[in-house]
Amino acid sequence: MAKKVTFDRRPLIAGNWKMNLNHLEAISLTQKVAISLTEEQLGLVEVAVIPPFTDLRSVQTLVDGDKLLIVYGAQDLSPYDSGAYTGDISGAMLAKLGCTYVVIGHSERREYHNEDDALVNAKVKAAFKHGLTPILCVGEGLPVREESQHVAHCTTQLDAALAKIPADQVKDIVIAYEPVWAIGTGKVATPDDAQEVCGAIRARLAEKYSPEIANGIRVLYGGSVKAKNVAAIMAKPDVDGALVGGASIDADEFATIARFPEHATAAS
Ligand SMILES: O=C(CO)COP(=O)(O)O
Repeated sequence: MAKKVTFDRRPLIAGNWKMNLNHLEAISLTQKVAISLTEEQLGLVEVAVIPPFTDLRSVQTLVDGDKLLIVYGAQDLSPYDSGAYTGDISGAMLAKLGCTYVVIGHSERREYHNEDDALVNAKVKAAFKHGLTPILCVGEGLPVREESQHVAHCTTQLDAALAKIPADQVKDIVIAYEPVWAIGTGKVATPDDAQEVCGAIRARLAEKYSPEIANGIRVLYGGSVKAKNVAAIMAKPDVDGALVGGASIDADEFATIARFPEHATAAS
């Protein structure tokens, strides 16, 4: 029998599909992932899919109709509540669609849409206002890492994103450390690299808020996470899950990632 695995915080494995899969493909993938995982596995590890906006209604109908034990979220939101913002989607709309999570400050939004720290902060506020849990992304590019400034870079992004966010909101946030050089490149950070920054993020949260609050917040790693490397990264004390890109649009691979506690017990 498998050994019982326990965690300080319930791990979160979230699949960021990015700009992939139409609503029919979304139904098929979500169904496949959900039926590949047992109730026990989904009790231990929280599993989320983060599809494009156009898929959310279909995913909601499926998850509600079949009472699936997985949750879902969006990849971005507007800092505004409603109005003349062509092309934008509000937190209220996402909440109405049953979203649990919303990714904020992903490096692809920072890079391709010029999102700065002030906008990221406004989006974090909008998410909390509408009852959504932000998955706040921070991470350094290669030049910053080469100058060994990665910890300072990430904690500075964290400080800016959390400006004027009170403790009773921040306690529910999820932070994702995603080194830009590891995203979609196959160059995964080592488990020690992930631990260094995830640990520094938790320490910074403890300083800004309190050790109790910091200990309750989940800090994920993202960047070329696959079934073959997830268990080693998850074995680190300050890594509480993974934000998975490319591997999340392959149902078998993603479900195998979500079963990482069993890889660990199998290896021990
Ligand atoms: O950006 C990511 C998740 O948000 C990571 O993407 P990859 O897993 O494809 O490297």
